[in-house]
Formats: sequence, structure tokens, C-alpha cells
Amino acid sequence: MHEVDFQVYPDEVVALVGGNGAGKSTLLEHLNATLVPDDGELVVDGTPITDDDLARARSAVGFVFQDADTQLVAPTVLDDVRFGLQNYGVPAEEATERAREALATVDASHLEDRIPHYLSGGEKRLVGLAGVLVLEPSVIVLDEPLAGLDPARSRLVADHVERIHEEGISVVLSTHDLEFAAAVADRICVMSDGDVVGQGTPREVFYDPELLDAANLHPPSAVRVARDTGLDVDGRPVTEAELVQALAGSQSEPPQTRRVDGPGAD
Ligand SMILES: Nc1ncnc2c1ncn2[C@@H]1O[C@H](COP(=O)(O)OP(=O)(O)OP(=O)(O)O)[C@@H](O)[C@H]1O
Repeated sequence: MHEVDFQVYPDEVVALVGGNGAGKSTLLEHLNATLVPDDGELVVDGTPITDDDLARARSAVGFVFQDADTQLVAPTVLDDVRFGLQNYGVPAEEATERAREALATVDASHLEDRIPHYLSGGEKRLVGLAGVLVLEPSVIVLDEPLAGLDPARSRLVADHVERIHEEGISVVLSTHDLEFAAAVADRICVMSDGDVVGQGTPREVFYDPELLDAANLHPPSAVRVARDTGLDVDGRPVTEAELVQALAGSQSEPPQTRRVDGPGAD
């Protein structure tokens, strides 16, 4: 990383996008002081983090790792989710109650007695998320949250991101899935070669071909359809739902704007 200036504001979802090796995970791991900058500063909730104070960054910024196994350490799922709370000295009964609530939030209550090691990749990710949510962080970092998930579980993760956001927690995630980024993010940061090379709303970023080319990225399919088919689509849609809505809107235009050929034509 070099010369990176990156902020997360309250109540926003930020997606880091960029090719392999662009620096997404490295930047994310700085946010909760898993990595500490050689030069520069990490400020959490307005206060600079010092070497003696790393625990504060770790409790304020919850990190859900791409490889969930690194995060799951206890013999059962419930033990795992309450592990962090017990480390912070929360009494056992309260820790259990809060852990159960966090598991319910991610629809994983049914897993509470299971052995974390034997869960599927998607289940592990949900339990990792519960283990972070239970600590009530102000920011949650998700490194490649869709990696290895089937489409149904990917949708579930997208729903959870929205739900977490509605609870007033900021979310920073990295992803190679630009459709997902377009659907969940308020702000997209484009990374290339260890740097943030551009950022903006999904509409600004995904309709900026020069920025996307510079980072070797292809826009989401809705953007490609809207841009390349020559259809007169208003509003620069970035998701399929927005594209469908825009196309439906353009179909309700007056009939003279539609080309009508063939035998049935008047
Ligand atoms: N601890 C480290 N020391 C030195 N170089 C590192 C270290 N960790 C990562 N790198 C290098 O930094 C670069 C960025 O890696 P990073 O994992 O942040 O990329 P990424 O954007 O998350 O990539 P991907 O999409 O492939 O996961 C890579 O070239 C990687 O080899």
C-alpha cells in the first residue's frame, strides 16, 4: 500500500473492488489493526490508534475473514460466538443470551450445537458474522463475503449486509462480484496496484469506462446492456432490477417512439 487515504463514514456500505493483488485485503486488514501501517495513521471513532491500544480498533471494527476457519476456534458454534464476549469479561449467562440473539440475526440458530469445523463454507461465514455482530462494533469488515457461496447463500449475505446497515453499522467489504457491489454499496472504491485509484457512487464508477479499464474491471451486466444495446435507457441502471424498471419505463413511452415492422404493422 502507498499513499492510501481511506475513510469509512457512519451509516454507509463501501465496496472495495479491483483485480487480484490490487490490495483490497491488505487495506481491509489495516482497518481493525490486524496489520499496522509502517508509516501513517489509523483513526477509529476519531481517536488515533497506538501500539498500546490495538484492542480498541479490534472491538470497534469487527472483521469477518474470507477463510472462516481462521476465526472459528471453540468446540461448538454457540461457544464460538460467545467467546469474544467472555474475553471482554461479559458474565456467562449474558454472553450466552447475546450469542443466541446474534445467531438468530443471521438465521443460524439451528447451528448452535454444531462443531464449527464441520460446517459448510457458507455456514462458517454466517457463524463468523454472528461472532462479530455480538460484539456490537461500529464497523463490520467483510473480506470477499461471497467467495465459495452458492447463489442462494450469496443472496442471504446481501440481505444480511442490508440488515446490518439498517442497524446503523457501517460495512466495508471487498468483492470480485460487481453485481453484488452495485446492489449493496453506497460507495465503490476502485483499487489497483496498492492504491485507491477512484471512487464514487455505483452509478459514477460503473459508468466510468476509463476508471474501470485502469483497474482491469468489466462493468456489471446491467450497465453493459444499458450501454451497449443502444436501447434508450434512462437513469444509468447498475443492477438488473434497475435495468428492468428502466426498460419497463421506456416501453410505456408513446407508440410513435417504437419501431413497428412486419405483417402485423398498421
Ligand atoms: N504481508 C505481506 N507482505 C508483503 N506483501 C504482501 C503481504 N500480504 C499481501 N502482500 C502482497 O500485496 C499484494 C496485495 O495483496 P492483497 O491480498 O491485498 O490483494 P487483493 O486485492 O485482496 O487480491 P485478491 O483479489 O487476489 O484477494 C499482493 O501482491 C500480495 O502478494
